[in-house]
Amino acid sequence: MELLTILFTAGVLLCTCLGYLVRTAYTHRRKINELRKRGVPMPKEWSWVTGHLLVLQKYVDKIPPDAAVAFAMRDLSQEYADQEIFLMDFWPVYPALFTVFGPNAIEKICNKYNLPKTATAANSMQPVTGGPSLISMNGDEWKYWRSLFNPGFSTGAMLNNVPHIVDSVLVFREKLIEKIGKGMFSLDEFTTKLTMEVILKVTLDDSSNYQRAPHILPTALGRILSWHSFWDPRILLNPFRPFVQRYNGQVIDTYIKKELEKRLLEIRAAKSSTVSDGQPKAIKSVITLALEAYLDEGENVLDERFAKFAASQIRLFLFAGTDTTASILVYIYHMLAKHPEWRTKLREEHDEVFGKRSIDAIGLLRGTPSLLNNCKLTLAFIKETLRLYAPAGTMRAGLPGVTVTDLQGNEQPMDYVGANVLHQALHLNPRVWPRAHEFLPERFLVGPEDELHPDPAAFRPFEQGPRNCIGQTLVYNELRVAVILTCRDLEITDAYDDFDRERESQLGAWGRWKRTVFGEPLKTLHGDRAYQTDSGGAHPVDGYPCYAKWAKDI
Ligand code: HEM
Repeated sequence: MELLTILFTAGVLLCTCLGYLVRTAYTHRRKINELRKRGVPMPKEWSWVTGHLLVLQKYVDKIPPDAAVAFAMRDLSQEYADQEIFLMDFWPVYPALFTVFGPNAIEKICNKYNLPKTATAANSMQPVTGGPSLISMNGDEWKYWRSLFNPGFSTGAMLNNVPHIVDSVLVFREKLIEKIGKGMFSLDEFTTKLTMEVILKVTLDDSSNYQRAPHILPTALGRILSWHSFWDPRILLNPFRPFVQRYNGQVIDTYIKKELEKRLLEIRAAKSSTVSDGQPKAIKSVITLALEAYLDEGENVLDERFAKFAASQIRLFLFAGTDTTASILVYIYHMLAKHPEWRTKLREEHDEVFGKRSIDAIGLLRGTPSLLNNCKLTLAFIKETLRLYAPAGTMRAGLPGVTVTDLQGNEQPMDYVGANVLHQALHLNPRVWPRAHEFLPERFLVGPEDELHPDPAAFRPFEQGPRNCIGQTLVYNELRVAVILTCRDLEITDAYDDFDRERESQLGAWGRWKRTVFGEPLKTLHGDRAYQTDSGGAHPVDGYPCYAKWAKDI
């Protein structure tokens, strides 16, 4: 009798869950079907059961298996060049979203309406940041934290940090020199360590020496990230994942809290000391400036809630600031190797601004960081690399009554669906970027009379509007310093051919069998072997194996 009751209860529960699932699925698909009937642009192979999931698969099959899915979306976008907007229904894997890749529509979403961040983005960032952070917050909460951190990332504060960046880039340079004649290495590993060392210094004033020695924060963050995915169910459903991530999150939070307490004591000591010790004013880290602003609100002690929220922001800075910048720096070397005529132009520019001897640039950059602004060709080169290899986009939620205009002038309703702003497609949109597939840094140097002159709304690697990237000045400074201190006398060339040969020779029986049955997997994305993957900030595939050598002409 008891067994019957248990079975009956379990059956009722199961039916309730199934009923709920079917009802939710039906309600969602019905709404998409209504939009479909109203003529909203979307792939016609939509299904009540799988939405558009199988549509994307067709495009995913045409790119290497580990390439970022955004490239499959970019290829699909070309079918909607007349609208520059189309709807994809990935539910239940992902919310249904408009993919948007026209500058005017994006301006409306990000600048005019500044639509809120999606709950999906907040949930997927939670394990990384440990709580709400700038990237996912909305409304007044976001405004408060953004204004607290803005001074720390201001142009002035970032120029003050150039000497720190120079120190870290010099270590990076030394490490490259050590690799000359020593065989293949992963450039991505080197750039990731560089950018982490910089962000630790700039945000926490932590002289970590991370390029040469392990450090507790990146180690714990790395463990969280190795158990993290934005979509992969094999990782998301692993029962150990929450425990590993929570433990490492606590390690990071404890460390940051101690740092906050130390900075608070330093600020108090500086405030109470009326006598100047004659020392030059110390460069203030992002967290010191944020703490000062917090104390200016009349606070006197480190409130637990403030400490917890501040730790989440710092965790975001470490995450957002490292991978993206590291990946772009790799692609800058990739472009330098592919475009020797530009490498020569950049070298000439650096000779002109800093003198012929590379070593002189070190002192000049430390003493007069604003000299960076005289390197116009270098900046144009970086911008063109960011256009072709943009590592991030943005996702926004829809709101009742909001519409977005497609290229034909039709208003597409955003009551129910949000938007995925696809930079990879926007930056190659041939309507707004003449000769879109070519690497032409001169686009960023010519005036409006030239057809290459870009529409300012079309270049958005850091997004635009109120929610633009807080770290972009830091990025431009860091990348410029790295190029200036390495490109005149060092050259990096990719080693994918040797890497592939080595991997081929190590292929076991299982690997060979898979090859025979399934064929050789694709190795290039539209001809580029160094394509971007979905890991972190779109890291280059296989870590960009490469060789370093002295430049020929020194
Ligand atoms: C090449 C490097 C980088 C690129 C391409 C990049 C790109 C972006 C993009 C596209 C956004 C908007 C994201 C969205 O709306 O969801 C963003 C936001 C953000 N980025 Fe970056 N980023 C880079 C480096 C950095 C660095 C070094 C930091 C430093 C700490 C940083 C911190 C942030 C933060 C905090 C936000 C959220 C801003 C807000 O909503 O108020 N990023 N970034």
